[in-house]
Amino acid sequence: MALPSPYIFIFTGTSGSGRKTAAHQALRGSGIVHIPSCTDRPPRSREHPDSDYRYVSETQFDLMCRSDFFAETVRIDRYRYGIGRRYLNMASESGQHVYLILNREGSDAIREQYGERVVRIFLYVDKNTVQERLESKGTSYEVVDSYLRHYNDEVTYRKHCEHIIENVNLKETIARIKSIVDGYLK
Ligand SMILES: Nc1ncnc2c1ncn2[C@@H]1O[C@H](COP(=O)(O)OP(=O)(O)OP(=O)(O)O)[C@@H](O)[C@H]1O
Ligand SMILES: Nc1nc2c(ncn2[C@@H]2O[C@H](COP(=O)(O)O)[C@@H](O)[C@H]2O)c(=O)[nH]1
Repeated sequence: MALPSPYIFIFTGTSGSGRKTAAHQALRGSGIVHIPSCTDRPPRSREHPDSDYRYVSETQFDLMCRSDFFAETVRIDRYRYGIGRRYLNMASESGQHVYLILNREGSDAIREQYGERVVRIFLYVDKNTVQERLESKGTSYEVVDSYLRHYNDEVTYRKHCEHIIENVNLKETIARIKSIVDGYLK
């Protein structure tokens, strides 16, 4: 596959399907850079500031909205999330491929703004698997409940995405992601 370039790869899909794990492992060392989202939710245990998210206060998030900092924002339950327009534009100008991890509204918004340079890779697993995986790693009831409530809405987005992967076996998922991405970069 040839141009358009540079690409914006978006990992979307059902929450808890393994998007972060699979995307980071597949693209480590690839030269494709992760742009973390900003959020006004507090960090959860085992999250890494500046790697998973840029954590900001509610007031900071308000100010950033008012100064048109974001290319897109979304509110999910109690918290807001957004991607800084500046990072996307800097990457575009320097020819840098990037990847983002977004829900369906964010994926649509970025696709609308950046067109065919945006490649959406949809990861999912069935609802029971989401619950089992999260409970086995001690995720709070509040988070598991939120992911399961949003599941049906999120899973229907797959028909809009360029690629769909059921993340049953992590090694196979990583290999699929690498192969998809390589197809765009060669
Ligand atoms: N194929 C797999 N098999 C078993 N466990 C997996 C697999 N892929 C990811 N996991 C585990 O599932 C859990 C959720 O993964 P991860 O946090 O990457 O999901 P996510 O979709 O990014 O979630 P979020 O919606 O919280 O951003 C993690 O504990 C991860 O190690
Ligand atoms: N539209 C956007 N969605 C985002 C962004 N950053 C993360 N997300 C999605 O939010 C939910 C909840 O995430 P959690 O880490 O609090 O469980 C999940 O689907 C993320 O992919 C963003 O900047 N824009």
